[in-house]
Amino acid sequence: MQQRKITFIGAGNMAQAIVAGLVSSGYPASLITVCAPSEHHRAALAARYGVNHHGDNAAGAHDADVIVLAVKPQLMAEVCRQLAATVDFSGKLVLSIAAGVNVSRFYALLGENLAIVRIMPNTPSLVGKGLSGLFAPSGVSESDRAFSADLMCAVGKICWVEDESGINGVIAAAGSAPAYFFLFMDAMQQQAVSMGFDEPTARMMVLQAASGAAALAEANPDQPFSVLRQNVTSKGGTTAAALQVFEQQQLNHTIAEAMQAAVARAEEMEKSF
Ligand SMILES: NC(=O)C1=CN([C@@H]2O[C@H](COP(=O)(O)OP(=O)(O)OC[C@H]3O[C@@H](n4cnc5c(N)ncnc54)[C@H](O)[C@@H]3O)[C@@H](O)[C@H]2O)C=CC1
Ligand SMILES: O=C(O)[C@@H]1CCC=N1
Repeated sequence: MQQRKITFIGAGNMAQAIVAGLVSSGYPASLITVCAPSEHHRAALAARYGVNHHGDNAAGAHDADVIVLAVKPQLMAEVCRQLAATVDFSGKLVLSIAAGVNVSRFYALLGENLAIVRIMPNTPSLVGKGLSGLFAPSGVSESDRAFSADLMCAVGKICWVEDESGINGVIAAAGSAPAYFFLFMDAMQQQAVSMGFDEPTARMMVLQAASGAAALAEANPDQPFSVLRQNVTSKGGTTAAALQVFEQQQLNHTIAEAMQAAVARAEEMEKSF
């Protein structure tokens, strides 16, 4: 992978996940800078991963080759305006990981000739198990595309989307998705505790079932999830009884509605931020 100076603007959950994955995959920490107003946030990251840190975004971004915009969407316009006032973006690659902020918005904020790639990662990047969707507008060079892909491959798997709207699909299917699984796992743990297990045992059972199911699916790439599900489901047995409840409660419909709500919110954010 090309080695470029990378500056993260924002030092929160997602910046940390990417920095952690990068450093543990061997990317030189000395080439990474994190910027955030909170001394506590950025110093914690610097101490943990050996990266540089700065309280002033523009100063931190000044000599960067790559600027990763990792602040909340509602702060993005203000942060970009401040950067644009002093930083020359020509020759720099900008990567935005924000939900709901379009490339056209970045052109308006940072200049029409901007080299920008939108990336939608997720928090499992922290442990090298991320999934990132990437979108590059037509003017972005092969070298910048390759760098963006390599960067996110360092923390998980990637997929490119042809149209920018595809990023919102990635949000629904992967960016927000760890939270869906945690919701499910939390509910299962609570029920296992209600059935008499102590919390650590309940957590271990749920976690092992979840990671075991994911590992089984990974080990059998040709088997649809529905077949793997059938393999657990004895006719007239316990799994069938449980699945019948999910079906009666129209779980599939609920999941579809939830994912559509994530897309709708991203579209709404595109109009607001
Ligand atoms: N958390 C997630 O699972 C995912 C988040 N994202 C996107 O990543 C972005 C960041 O989200 P999180 O890391 O979850 O948020 P967060 O709240 O954990 O982190 C935001 C960071 O921005 C910093 N910050 C605040 N004002 C700033 C300023 N003026 N200049 C520089 N830094 C400033 C904060 O100190 C904090 O370190 C968002 O745009 C979100 O849409 C994308 C995919 C997944
Ligand atoms: O909840 C959010 O808006 C961000 C984007 C995907 C995951 N977290």
